[in-house]
Amino acid sequence: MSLLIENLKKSYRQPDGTPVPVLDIERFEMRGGEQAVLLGSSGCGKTTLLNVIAGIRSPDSGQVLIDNVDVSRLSEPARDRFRAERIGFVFQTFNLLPAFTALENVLLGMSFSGGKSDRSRATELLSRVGLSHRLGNKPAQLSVGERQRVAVARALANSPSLMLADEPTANVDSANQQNVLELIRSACGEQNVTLLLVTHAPAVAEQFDRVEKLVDFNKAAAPLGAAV
Ligand SMILES: Nc1ncnc2c1ncn2[C@@H]1O[C@H](COP(=O)(O)OP(=O)(O)OP(=O)(O)O)[C@@H](O)[C@H]1O
Repeated sequence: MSLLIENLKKSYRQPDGTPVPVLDIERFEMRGGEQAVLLGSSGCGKTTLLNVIAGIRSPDSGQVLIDNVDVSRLSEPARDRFRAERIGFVFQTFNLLPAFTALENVLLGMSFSGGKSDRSRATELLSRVGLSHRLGNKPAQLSVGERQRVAVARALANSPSLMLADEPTANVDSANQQNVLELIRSACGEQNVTLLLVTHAPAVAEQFDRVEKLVDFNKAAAPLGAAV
């Protein structure tokens, strides 16, 4: 799935109403199946960019074209459907449903996207992230790193065309960091999924051929960074 961002602007409002520009991106492009890492200091807008690409937040202006579809111009239900069917998202905060087990969270990821709940695929994904012994645990009964691995399995469950991963290895130990990373990269590689992955970890970044620093292509980042 190709991704093309053009003339994208996004700002937030401070409590006093003053706008704070966070994103000002003239052009950013990814080819279908490409895998890139996105680096940037804390607060420079990485999560905001992933949210805008996924249609979770709307840009103030500009376009995000995913396979030539401008997500921000879709109606809300169409945008939700597009996201559920085509985009896998590993959130920094995991967003697991607390009342459901690890296995059910992955199965729900499949059913939201309109796909069939495939128990054996869900179980296989969870065992690939090293959680075959935790299928029946609810998020509160899992460690933070285990929750993150469930979130990775869920994001892969609907066979997305674009995978957005926000620090998916931040809370796992180094052995599991490599497992999680390899799972994401190999699953994306096998299915030609375009992958944009945010990380602060040099050991993760150095494994990617394409490494993008948000500050290099985001005109809003420089003055903000300079003010810190
Ligand atoms: N809902 C919001 N309202 C106002 N400001 C916000 C909001 N969300 C984020 N911000 C601000 O926008 C900037 C970018 O935030 P964002 O979460 O995109 O950064 P980030 O690069 O992902 O940071 P980190 O690496 O710490 O996760 C930050 O300065 C943040 O304080």
